[in-house]
Amino acid sequence: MTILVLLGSRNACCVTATVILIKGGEVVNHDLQMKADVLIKDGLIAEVAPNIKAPAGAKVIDASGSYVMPGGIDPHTHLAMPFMGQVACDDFYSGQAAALAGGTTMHIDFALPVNHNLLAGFKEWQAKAQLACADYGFHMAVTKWNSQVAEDMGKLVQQGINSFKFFMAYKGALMVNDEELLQGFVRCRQLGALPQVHAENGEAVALGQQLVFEAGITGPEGHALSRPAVLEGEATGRAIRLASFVGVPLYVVHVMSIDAMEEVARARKAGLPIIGEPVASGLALDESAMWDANFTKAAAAVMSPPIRSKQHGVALKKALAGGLLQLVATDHAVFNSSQKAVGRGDFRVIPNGVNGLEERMHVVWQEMVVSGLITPRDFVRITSTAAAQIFNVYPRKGCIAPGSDADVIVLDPRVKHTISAATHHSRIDTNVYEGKEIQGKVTVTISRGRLVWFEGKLNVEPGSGRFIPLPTHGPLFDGIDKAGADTAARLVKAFAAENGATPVVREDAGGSGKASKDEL
Ligand SMILES: NC(=O)NCCC(=O)O
Ligand SMILES: [Zn+2]
Ligand SMILES: [Zn+2]
Repeated sequence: MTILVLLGSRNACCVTATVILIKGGEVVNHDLQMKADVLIKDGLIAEVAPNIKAPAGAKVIDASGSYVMPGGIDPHTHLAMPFMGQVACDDFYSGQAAALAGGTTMHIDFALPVNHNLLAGFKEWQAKAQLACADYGFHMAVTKWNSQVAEDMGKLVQQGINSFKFFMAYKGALMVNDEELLQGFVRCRQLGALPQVHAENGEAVALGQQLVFEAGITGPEGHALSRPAVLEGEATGRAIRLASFVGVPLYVVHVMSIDAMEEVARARKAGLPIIGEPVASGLALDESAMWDANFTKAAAAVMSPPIRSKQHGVALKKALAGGLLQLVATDHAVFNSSQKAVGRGDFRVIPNGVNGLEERMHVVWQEMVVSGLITPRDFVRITSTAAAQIFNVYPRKGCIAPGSDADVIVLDPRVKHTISAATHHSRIDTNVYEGKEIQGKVTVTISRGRLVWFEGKLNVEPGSGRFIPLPTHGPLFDGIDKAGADTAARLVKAFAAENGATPVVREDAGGSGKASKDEL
């Protein structure tokens, strides 16, 4: 069937108000599931109730036997990213079209500074996003520390960026040292912005790469060998401890190993506001592809931190099911085979990154729900609601309720399909999930009231996507003093609490500027 109605967006060529009624499905939110109809008007959810009568002219979608859920939110993507001498081959149009075909209606992309200049990076990403056909937000990376960076972070939060990423790896490129990390954490705390870390010990990774390469291992398997899980665990633990010292929440991106997951879990058990984000590839795949004799296949699986052995994926899934990890992303950063081929003969220069934007919802459904580890409600939480909450855009996103944006998917658990590069919508010419069978399929995607994926067809327009500003001081900052980052005052309080004393602020330090323990 041809879709005749392509609808309503401020930027799109045609601005047509529309009404969609989804009938007879099982509506699933993270906290409640019920049989109900969903009425969509003017880009918003208007009503959720049993037996809604179709308004005149409404498009009615039969969802009987299917789940009706909030569209997925992928909190970690890299569209059109210049990286390791290449530019990721999915731009904001192709990447987002692929996302919509797989049931993801919003993503948060990592803007990179240009020559360490954050505002220039923001501008560049705004230009890239002119092609957008879905909703998106931005994180901003911080790759150096100075007063200009601090000032620009302040400007960016005014423009809807509420998270800043620090790379602890990629020495000589994006990596920051501990001093820069600490300064960045302090600034994030002042701003109520969430710091994020790519946690691998970059110095040790550089040494590992050199040693492995010098030992004559030059193929993609060298990638797996040179940056073992212990380096991820070390950096994760270090970042968590530094964040706790500064008193700021922390979001650890792409948790790929038991080592890193256990650091996150330990911190959370101690009550620290730490978020651990595994990615679909880390849950569903293992490192064996990197050992494949076919270079193209092996290089396609190269990402950092590396996809680990099976036991890591099993543990990550259990941690996710048990609430020790909070949400699933993709780290979608795609380089086609000719781009990956620059690393033939030297694994150190294979552009890092794998696909997932289109596959994440299906992979997580298969690995977590079909396998019996979690319920459909948990699925909604880890693929949508948690991201909306963490990045402070809930319940506008991540929820099917009156007033929320009409980002809705219909997932039919009866439909079986197989993932393949031959049928996916991304521009990449390989697929790390090639041949993976999935029981359940997103048959309908509605993005802000527009029917963009229906009966196996995409109906999208470049330029119709919208930037979603993300406000600071999200729920992770609850209980954290908004006034600023007075680390010294906190240290005095913490010392006093640990030593069973009451903190007293001494007016006159006798000119010495020292505190005496008795006065605490
Ligand atoms: N993860 C990866 O291999 N590529 C994208 C950049 C990053 O997130 O580290
Ligand atoms: Zn990373
Ligand atoms: Zn990434």
